[in-house]
Amino acid sequence: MSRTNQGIALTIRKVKKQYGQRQVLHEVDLQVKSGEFIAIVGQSGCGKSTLLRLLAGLERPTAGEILQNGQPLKKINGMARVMFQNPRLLPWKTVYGNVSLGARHIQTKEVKKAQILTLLDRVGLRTHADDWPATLSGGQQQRVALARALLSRPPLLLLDEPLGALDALTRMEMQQLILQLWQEHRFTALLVTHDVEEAVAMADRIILLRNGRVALNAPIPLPHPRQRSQPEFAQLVGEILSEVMNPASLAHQSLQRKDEPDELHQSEREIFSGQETDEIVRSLTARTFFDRIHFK
Ligand SMILES: Nc1ncnc2c1ncn2[C@@H]1O[C@H](COP(=O)(O)OP(=O)(O)OP(=O)(O)O)[C@@H](O)[C@H]1O
Repeated sequence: MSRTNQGIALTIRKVKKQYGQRQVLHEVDLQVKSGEFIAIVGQSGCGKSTLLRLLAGLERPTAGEILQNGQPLKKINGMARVMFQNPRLLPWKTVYGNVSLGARHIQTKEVKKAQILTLLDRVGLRTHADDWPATLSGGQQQRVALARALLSRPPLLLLDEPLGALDALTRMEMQQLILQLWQEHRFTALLVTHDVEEAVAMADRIILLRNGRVALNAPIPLPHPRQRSQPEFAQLVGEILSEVMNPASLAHQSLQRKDEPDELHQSEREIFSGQETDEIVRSLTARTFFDRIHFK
C-alpha cells in the first residue's frame, strides 16, 4: 500500500552541513515523493537529526539546496510539523489547550473546537481533554503531541525518534496510530529512528545514513499491514541491520534499488501561515539542544 502521488515533495540536492570544522552531512542527495513515508536510520551521530532540522528549516545547509514542491525551502518550514522523543507539552495547559496550540490558523471558535475534539477522539483522548499532561502516560502524551502536530493538516510530518522513550507495546500501538493517520491525512512523513524493525514496519523506503552520507536508499517492498512474523520482514530487518552495524560491508543487492527521479510538481497544497510552527518549533529546538548538551 504505497499511496504516493506522482509529485515530489522534497528534493535534497548535494546538501552539506558543517559545524565549525566538522562536516556532518556530505553531499546528501534525496528525493521524497508526496505522501511517501521515509525512515532514516543510522548509527548515533551520523547526521539523522541534522537532516531533519534542515528540512524543518530550523538550520540552513552549508552548501547545496532543499526544494519543497519545487520551491526553495523557507527559513522556517511552515508546511512541516515536528515531533520529538520528548512530547514537549506545556504543563500549565490541559490536553485540549496543548492541542489547540496547533490551531492558530483556525479562525472560528466552533470550528476550532470541533476539529480539536475530532482529532482527540481519533487519538483516543477525547475523555482526557481537560486533563493535565502530568497525569498522562508517556504514550498518551505522545498522542497529544501527535494531535497537536496534525491539527493544521500539515503536508509534511517530521518525526525525530518520537517513540524512542515508549515501552514496546505502547510503541507498536503508536506505530499503528501514526500509520493510520498517515493513510487518512495523506501527509509526507520522515521518521528518524534507531529501531530498524520500526523502520521496516512503517516506511515505504529506508534511507541509511553513514557518516553523513546516504549509504542505502531502499524501498520496502512489503504490503501493509506488515507482519513481523513474516520471513520477508525478518530478512529485511536482518539485512538492513547488518548494513547499519557493518560500515565496511557492501549494500545487499536486494536493497540497492534507487528510485527514479520524478518530475517536479508545484504542490496545490495549502500554505500555512507557519506562525504557530515558528513558535512551537523554536522553543522545541532550544530544548533539543539543551538535551543534547546535557545528555550526550
Ligand atoms: N549545533 C551543533 N553544533 C555542533 N555540532 C553539532 C550540532 N548539531 C549536531 N552536531 C554534531 O553533528 C553530528 C550529527 O548529529 P545528529 O544529531 O544529526 O546525529 P544523529 O544521527 O541524529 O544522532 P543520534 O542518533 O545520536 O541522535 C554529531 O556529531 C553532533 O555532535
